[in-house]
Amino acid sequence: MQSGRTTVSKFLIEQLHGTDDQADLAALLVDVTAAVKAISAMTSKGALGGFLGALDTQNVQGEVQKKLDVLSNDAMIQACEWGGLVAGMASEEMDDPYTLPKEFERGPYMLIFDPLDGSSNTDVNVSVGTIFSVLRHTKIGDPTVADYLRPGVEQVAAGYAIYGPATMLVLTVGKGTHGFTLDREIGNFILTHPNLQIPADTSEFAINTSNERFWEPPIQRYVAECKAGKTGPRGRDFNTRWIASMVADVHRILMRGGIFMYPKDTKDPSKPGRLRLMYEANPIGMIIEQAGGAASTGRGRILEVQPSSLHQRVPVMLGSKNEIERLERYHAEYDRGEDKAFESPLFKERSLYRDEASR
Ligand SMILES: O=P(O)(O)OC[C@H]1O[C@](O)(COP(=O)(O)O)[C@@H](O)[C@@H]1O
Ligand SMILES: [Mg+2]
Ligand SMILES: [Mg+2]
Repeated sequence: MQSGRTTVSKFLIEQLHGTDDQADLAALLVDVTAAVKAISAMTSKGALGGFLGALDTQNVQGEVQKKLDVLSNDAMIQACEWGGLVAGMASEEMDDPYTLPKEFERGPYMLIFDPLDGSSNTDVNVSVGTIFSVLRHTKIGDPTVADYLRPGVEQVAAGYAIYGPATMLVLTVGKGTHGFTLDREIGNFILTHPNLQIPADTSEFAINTSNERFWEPPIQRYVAECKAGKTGPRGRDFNTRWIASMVADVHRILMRGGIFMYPKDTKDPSKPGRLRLMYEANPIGMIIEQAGGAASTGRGRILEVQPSSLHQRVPVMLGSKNEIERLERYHAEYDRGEDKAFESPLFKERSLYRDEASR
């Protein structure tokens, strides 16, 4: 290895030195990197690997599983089940938590993951990722579903991998957010982006605007004001991006600021949002907060939501702090009946909420 380069394992040992988690947590995260390298190898082969396309199966949320969803799930389990570091694992792709085979030693952590985030993008060769969250398991015996239902503030580590032009790993053990790049020639992650910081202000937002008519008024107000640009109440132009891989949208925000929103909507009233709390919103929320950003449901901090089920969904707004605070203020004003935005000429005269066809 070239001198002066910090590998992820060396970095973790240094960060965790003197803590209760010293050796075990670093070892578990190194196991996660082994899975990430395997998933990176599969995704980068594209059509040549024979891994693209859908299966006949659905996951617990009724979503059609891609071959790569299942293979990535298997890669995470195989890399992390035998090392004596986890007590159990839970994933987007498994209805119930995974119980380790009898012969494997149980460890002090529970690992929860979205093995392939944005998997609809695999067939079109757009960046996807893996998201993971680590909680402590303090009880005797294999964890039950109830044991997994811990709020995000209790995470001891969280992170994601992004499979883009370069494969990167971004993680936190509660001491800042740090980025590593996979050096394929040596097969190791090297620290390339220490102490990532999200600027507090931004003029870039990410949201799936096809859902606009289903949003709550505070989100409609925020987006309409951004779209009005220089001529609206914000007095400056905004830019939009939507990759449809949360990991890729979040990665951009960590690199240059911005906000990401997947609010609750009325499209399917049975779902309080699109994204899942335990393996999407919580780990990404911790990463964002550790980089100086904010992560909110619009009505409170994501990391303080008490989970009620493993695959629970939650509204998500995260990124540059001042914009997230503004969104929380718009929600509070709306909930108190004080939101006068809809009486403003911006909405009455310009009808920013109406689609083109109805004008
Ligand atoms: O289909 P939409 O509305 O663009 O949703 C995209 C969102 O869904 C997700 O793909 C959900 O992740 P999965 O692929 O793990 O189900 C997010 O990554 C992304 O932000
Ligand atoms: Mg996902
Ligand atoms: Mg997924």
